[in-house]
Amino acid sequence: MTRNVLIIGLGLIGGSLALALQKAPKTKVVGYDLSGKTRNLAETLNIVHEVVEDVEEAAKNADFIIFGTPVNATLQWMDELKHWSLKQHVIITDTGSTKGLIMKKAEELREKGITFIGGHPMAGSHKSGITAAKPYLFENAYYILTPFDDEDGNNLIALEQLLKYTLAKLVKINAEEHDHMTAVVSHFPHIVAASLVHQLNEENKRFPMTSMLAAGGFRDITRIASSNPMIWRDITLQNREELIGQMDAWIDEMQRVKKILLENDDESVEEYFRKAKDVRDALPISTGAFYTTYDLYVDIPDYPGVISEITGYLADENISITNIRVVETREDIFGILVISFQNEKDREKAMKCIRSHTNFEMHVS
Ligand SMILES: NC(=O)c1ccc[n+]([C@@H]2O[C@H](COP(=O)([O-])OP(=O)(O)OC[C@H]3O[C@@H](n4cnc5c(N)ncnc54)[C@H](O)[C@@H]3O)[C@@H](O)[C@H]2O)c1
Ligand SMILES: O=C(O)C(=O)CC1(C(=O)O)C=CC(O)C=C1
Repeated sequence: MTRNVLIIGLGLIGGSLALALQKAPKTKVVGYDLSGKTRNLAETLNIVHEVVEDVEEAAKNADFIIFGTPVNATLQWMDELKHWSLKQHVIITDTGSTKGLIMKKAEELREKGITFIGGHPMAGSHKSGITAAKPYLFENAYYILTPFDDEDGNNLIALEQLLKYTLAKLVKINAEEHDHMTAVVSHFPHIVAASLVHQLNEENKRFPMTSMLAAGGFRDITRIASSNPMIWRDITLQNREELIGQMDAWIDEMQRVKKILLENDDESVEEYFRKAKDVRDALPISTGAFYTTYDLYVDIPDYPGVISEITGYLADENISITNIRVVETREDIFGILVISFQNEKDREKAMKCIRSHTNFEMHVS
């Protein structure tokens, strides 16, 4: 029997999910997006098996309905679908970065006998839109589910059986815990990143060279400030109470740092950085257990064409790469080329391939 999946919202997350779920056996993935341009792209880029124009009609056949929409739009769709005629066993889920208000709205669906299990893949990017969608976006990432405490186990199993094709690690928590923890590791850092960019913008008015001096550190800590402002408006407002709590804690923390600076206390300042380094270095994100990217670092000499030479060797052996960038290049030192792969096997093949053509130093972390 074919499993019919309807995805509403085909941007970075909805599009990536659609691509991943097309790999599931006996599964038909249809999709809708508010934007006509995105619907056209979904068709030409084969993001879904079929693009639909009439969502309510498509929903009649769906076994799963997944929202890849901004979190406020998801709430609006949830209100609408209460009035649709749906399959009795349809399972509705979402991908939104917030869960409190969405699970509250889900109670209204529940009263009508409609199953809703909240979802949130903890992977993404500052890029948005369908052209940024990738089938392996969720591989090895945590994918949070927020079912009601007494959700029917069979519904959960059915959703897990579908989502396992994302190759993500599925975990279950409640909506309240979700919104607290994601405020700490995701939502508040987006506010901090944006605030640092605002601060640079102000400083730059007085010292116009400042932005030119922004190097790797500023780039790394502010990358997420380039995210879609509309997506982050909705997330921030839906999780505002948690965020105000995080902001109070941050202000206290800044006061603490200010105090040790005012005291000119070198031991406390060093201890401040040492403690942060110890905690950061022990995080799963640093050790690779949390979110694995298969990066290969290649020390390259600075001569024209060196990057296309290396990518050429990899292309000759059909080794596909997911990302490539150069870090820490200066005229007088070697550059480091960071090449990312989908999995360990590809990275090992690439190391062998590059070693057979060059004597460049390579390392994996
Ligand atoms: N960006 C991330 O890193 C990330 C990670 C995990 C989860 N999320 C969540 O995933 C969801 C989608 O985010 P994204 O990054 O894919 O955003 P996106 O901007 O890339 O895509 C959103 C898509 O939804 C469409 N859309 C907007 N309103 C709509 C509506 N009313 N009906 C149908 N389609 C509509 C847009 O046209 C767009 O194609 C959000 O809820 C977000 O919180 C984002
Ligand atoms: O990597 C990024 O650019 C992201 O912002 C991804 C990120 C995050 O880590 O904060 C953003 C929102 C989510 O809901 C999940 C993941």
